[in-house]
Amino acid sequence: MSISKPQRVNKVTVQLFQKMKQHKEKISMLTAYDFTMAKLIDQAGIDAVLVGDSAANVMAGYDTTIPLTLEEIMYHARSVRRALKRALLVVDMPFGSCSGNPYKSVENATTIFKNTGAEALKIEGGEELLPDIKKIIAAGIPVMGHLGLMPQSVHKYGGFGLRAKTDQEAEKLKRDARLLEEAGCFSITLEKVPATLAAEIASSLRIPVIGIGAGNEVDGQVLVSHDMLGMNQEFSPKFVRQYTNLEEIMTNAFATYHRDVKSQDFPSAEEAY
Ligand SMILES: Nc1nc(=O)c2c([nH]1)NC[C@@H]1CN(c3ccc(C(=O)N[C@@H](CCC(=O)O)C(=O)O)cc3)CN21
Ligand SMILES: CC(C)C(=O)C(=O)O
Ligand SMILES: [Mg+2]
Repeated sequence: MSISKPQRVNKVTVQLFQKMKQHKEKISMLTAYDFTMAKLIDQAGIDAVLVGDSAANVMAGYDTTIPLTLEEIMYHARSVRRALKRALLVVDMPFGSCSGNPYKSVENATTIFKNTGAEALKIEGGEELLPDIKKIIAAGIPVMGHLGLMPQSVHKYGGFGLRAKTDQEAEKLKRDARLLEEAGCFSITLEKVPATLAAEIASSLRIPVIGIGAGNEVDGQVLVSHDMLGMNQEFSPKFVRQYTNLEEIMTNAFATYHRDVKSQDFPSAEEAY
């Protein structure tokens, strides 16, 4: 008798990520923070779901990702875990949970892994964090790197502007990407960097590079679901494509309900017992 569950057909694994790059099949990834949204994303066939620390902005209303706690990201990740059948589940390590003390970083990564069912963790940072990242990978946890615009370092750079504009920054980025691959990361997210630089990095690495604001010549794309759904018209940097205008659709639905309650149009006789 088999003690393991039969492997679901087509389940996305970190190994499949590598194969998709080899076969030049682009990888699609979106964020989710809750069960219902994650279910729809999985149902649509998206390859990977990121429980991003952007939950700090999108779910909690903070200005930066910095305040999000380990407990908070784990709550979102467990909710998303229950919804996914096919997509790979990647979870962000929140600010301060992986920051230069490898012993603590492994402990935090292990806590997230044990308590959420994540299949990989994403970590912002390059060379400075190599000891932490290597130890986490050695503990058996697949790691996705995150370079370029690293929102947890917003105060270090003083904003969310384009990264790697100077030759010196571009060289550091290329070096960091290579070091992350050598350290054993299975993939790297590259945020808000010039498209030509992103293309050069993607073609020089064996592991897939997932871009956000990094142009088309990378191995996949990631967006915040709420952004691509147009749920907040105030946040629309040019790298976001709005596939619908849910802000308008939802606001109209709420306003119509409000009107119907006030006018006693809702509920109707058919909607009552
Ligand atoms: N809803 C949402 N979407 C995201 O993509 C996202 C989050 N939240 N939270 C965490 C980080 C922060 N990110 C950001 C934030 C701002 C810009 C940005 O381009 N902002 C300005 C320009 C800022 C500047 O040039 O200094 C803009 O054009 O809106 C990009 C990515 C990406 N992540
Ligand atoms: C924007 C993506 C890459 C992210 O890290 C997040 O949503 O937290
Ligand atoms: Mg993030």
